[in-house]
Amino acid sequence: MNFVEYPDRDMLALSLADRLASQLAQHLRSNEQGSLCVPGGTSPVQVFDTLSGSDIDWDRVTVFLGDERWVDGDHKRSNSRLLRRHLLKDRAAAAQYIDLYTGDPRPEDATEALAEALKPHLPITAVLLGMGNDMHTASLFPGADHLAEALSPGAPPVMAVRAEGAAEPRITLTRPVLSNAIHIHLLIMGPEKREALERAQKMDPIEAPIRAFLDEATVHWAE
Ligand SMILES: O=C(O)[C@H](O)[C@@H](O)[C@H](O)[C@H](O)COP(=O)(O)O
Repeated sequence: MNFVEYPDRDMLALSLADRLASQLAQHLRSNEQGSLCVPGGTSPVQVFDTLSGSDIDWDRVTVFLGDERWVDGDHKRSNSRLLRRHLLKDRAAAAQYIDLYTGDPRPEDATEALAEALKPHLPITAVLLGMGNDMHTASLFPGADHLAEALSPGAPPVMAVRAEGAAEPRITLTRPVLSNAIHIHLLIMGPEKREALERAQKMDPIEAPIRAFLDEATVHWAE
């Protein structure tokens, strides 16, 4: 694990957005298409605002979330809503977006079609992960139903999730598809998350799902 500590959150956002943009741009130099997978939640807003103005060939980039809450796109808990407001604007408005929320009644109804839609965009060029204080990432929550399957090497790329720590049913990308990304970044802020990360390093992914990605990840932290 590579741990980068920033003097403040502004520096973190600028530098991480720059890093993601450079990795995408470099990939697009030798590939027709690239993909960017991002988290929802609250932490990445500033990174998104900065990244959306990056001067890269966004029309050759496909963006999707690592997980989504099963709510309408205009619901205040929708991660897609967050993305439309903060990332898929300015220059990044030219990116192709795969919405994980399909409008099906249950996330289970959408997993196969989403796996097909994502397939041409794998491996992911760059994935940005978030983490909760309970050490979940994407919607891989400790204690979630089917967590062992979602963490296994043979997991389908997309799974439905129900968990106590999640307010609503979710859909999530699973360990193999996330951990196969060419570049893996984790964004965390504040002392509580730093402590949770330190705990996670000594735990098993079934109790601390973020652990599954730490060996390959660059962690970006600011107070
Ligand atoms: O939809 C979600 O909730 C996420 O994608 C989730 O994995 C998130 O990244 C963490 O819960 C951190 O969330 P915060 O940034 O809000 O702390």
